[in-house]
Amino acid sequence: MPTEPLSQKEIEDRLRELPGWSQEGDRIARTYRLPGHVAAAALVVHVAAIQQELDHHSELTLGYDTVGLTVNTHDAGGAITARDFDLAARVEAAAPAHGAG
Ligand SMILES: C[C@H](O)[C@H](O)[C@H]1CNC2=NC(N)=NC(=O)C2=N1
Repeated sequence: MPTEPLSQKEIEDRLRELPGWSQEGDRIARTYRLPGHVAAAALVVHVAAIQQELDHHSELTLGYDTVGLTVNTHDAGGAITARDFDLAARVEAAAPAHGAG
């Protein structure tokens, strides 16, 4: 998977395909609200498995009933790359089964 930094236009174009995700500085970010704390923790474990599979890791934050992710690509000097969006898309696909909103 390429790790070339995406242009600001490419980032904005890709974010339009990922409702709920936004750019926060040099990262993309999303917060999911879950039906409760254990459901939120279960999503964290699922995201961790996806991250291991992709070998691409976000900063994951577990709240009372929320899961926050922020991510960029270390191998690209902390730039936003296609790998970040691949991870975001995989998490978007996984989150609804956990009751995430
Ligand atoms: C050695 C290992 O494959 C690399 O360090 C992987 C691990 N997870 C990663 N995660 C993120 N966010 N960016 C990376 O560049 C990255 N690289």
